Amino acid sequence: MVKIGYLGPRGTFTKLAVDTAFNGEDKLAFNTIPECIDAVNNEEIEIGVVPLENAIEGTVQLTVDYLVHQVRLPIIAEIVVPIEQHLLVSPDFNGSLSELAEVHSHSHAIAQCHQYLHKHLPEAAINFTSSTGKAAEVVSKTGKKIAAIGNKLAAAEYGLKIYQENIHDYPNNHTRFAVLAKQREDVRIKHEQDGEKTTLLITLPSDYAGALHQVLSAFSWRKMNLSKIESRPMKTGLGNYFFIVDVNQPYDAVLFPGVKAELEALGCNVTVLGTYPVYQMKL
Ligand SMILES: O=C(O)C(=O)Cc1ccccc1
Repeated sequence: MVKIGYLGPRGTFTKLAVDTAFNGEDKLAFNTIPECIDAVNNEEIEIGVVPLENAIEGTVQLTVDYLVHQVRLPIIAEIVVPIEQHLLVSPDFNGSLSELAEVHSHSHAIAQCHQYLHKHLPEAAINFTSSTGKAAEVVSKTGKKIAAIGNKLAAAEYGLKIYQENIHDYPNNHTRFAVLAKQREDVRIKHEQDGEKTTLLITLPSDYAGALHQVLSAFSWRKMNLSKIESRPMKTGLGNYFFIVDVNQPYDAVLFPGVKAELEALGCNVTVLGTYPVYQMKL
């Protein structure tokens, strides 16, 4: 049976994404995103699912940086999941909000609820955990006057009470999850796909006037639509960046080699991080 790893433990959003996209397979929780990616690379598991980008907080830098700088694994599919953040407390907590001394959660979940925390829990200490599921586990184990931010699955898995529903600051909150695998055939998602994308990694030769404009024009005159462009530090010094570009179409044997050749003539380096179907999930 195909083994699927995810950012765990129980009750994470990544587990929700895995449960909606896959059925029946052997599902294994990992404590961190790098551990999950390493397990695919070491072939302990066939598939790894990790968070990539959130509609409110943006890119999950740990995932992108680990994939770019440490372990290059292809993105085989993208799963988009609606995200609802709830304030979870131990079942015997009946106090008021002001009695909650600590709020635990993943940095992305905290960021999605900044305004709520600022307004309603200004005195609470923020504790960052490796995932929202981990935060729910902490609350269930200590049972003190502390809260976690997480989903309904976490509330059910750890026997917590939902003190306040939907505390994320903006509606229409979604997260994109990357499905990583060495063998495309191992990934079988039984849903209708909603389009296809190709993610490219582009490094510029040096900083000169109009460099990025020249890069973008290679896509523009071919009428290739980009859905995202983001710069990230090369980690070699201030001012050195690479670009991650999402193109709204699958890799093909004409347009993409054309872009690559044109950009290489400018001195750029172009790598395909993945070409993959997108699945929009409803929970
Ligand atoms: O911590 C989790 O539950 C995750 O899966 C990462 C995450 C955190 C916040 C929103 C979406 C995904």
